[in-house]
Amino acid sequence: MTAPLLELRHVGKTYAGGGLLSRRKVSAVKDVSFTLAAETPEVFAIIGESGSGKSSLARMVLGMGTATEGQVLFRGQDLARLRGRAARLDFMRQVQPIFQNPFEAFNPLTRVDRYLYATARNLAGADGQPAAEAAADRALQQVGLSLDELRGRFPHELSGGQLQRAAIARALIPGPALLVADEPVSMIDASLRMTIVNLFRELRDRLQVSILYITHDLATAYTISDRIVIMRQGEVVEAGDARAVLAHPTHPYSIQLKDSVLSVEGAWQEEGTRP
Ligand SMILES: Nc1ncnc2c1ncn2[C@@H]1O[C@H](COP(=O)(O)OP(=O)(O)OP(=O)(O)O)[C@@H](O)[C@H]1O
Repeated sequence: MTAPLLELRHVGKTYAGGGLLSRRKVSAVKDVSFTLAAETPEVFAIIGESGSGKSSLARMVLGMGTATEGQVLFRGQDLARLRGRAARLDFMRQVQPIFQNPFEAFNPLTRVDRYLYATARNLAGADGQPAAEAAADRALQQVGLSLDELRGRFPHELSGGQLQRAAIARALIPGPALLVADEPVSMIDASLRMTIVNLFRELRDRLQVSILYITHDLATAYTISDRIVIMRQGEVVEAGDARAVLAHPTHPYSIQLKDSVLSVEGAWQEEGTRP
């Protein structure tokens, strides 16, 4: 039997809060379990307000923080037991991050195309500049850009939307199976948010890549996601098929969120911008 792409088993994360001498502990994530199948790529949203533990969860899935309880398994491999450079590189090829602020993800003094070439060489085996450029251009085409548009340009010479697309292209270069996108559109102009999140659905279908979409914004998550979990104070309070959860929310928090989605959808319909 094929191991799931990603499996969280009763995952918890507790931080020692309040400095070295303090005994105060912050329980950021509590007993979270879910599974993403290997065969069926999906957009899976983790929704919660600030402080609900979303970023702590994202960091554990990316192998950037270890679970203090439970296990995070990628293709059956416990990330806490990932050892050796080859295994880490293989994991990085398969699981790629997309961060909130593209202007922080790129050094302002480095041309954007250079990042793409470096990823092509380091993670996709591109041998020489022509191969790196070809890999960069292929990935940029997947997000509606091209190398010709980007060549030689610095981050500040691109719009936030273009730069976030470039960040997504960079993440696609190694041919990942999972993208972990932590609030990828919260710093993007509101008018461009939908086009960027819709891209996740297109990439799921075109490239068979799964997306863990982490957001506080129920409206975009509801629109693009196959399944959602709603977190509050580190715990999953609701989980399941996005439409089913929103049609029949049971937790007071999800009911409240649903009301906010309905008001956003109403606004979309009035503007005629509903995707
Ligand atoms: N390194 C850390 N040390 C101590 N406490 C932390 C640390 N990182 C996060 N926390 C705490 O854990 C809780 C969850 O934080 P986390 O960043 O995971 O939530 P979040 O839902 O992503 O919020 P936001 O959207 O504001 O980033 C918060 O109470 C936060 O203060």
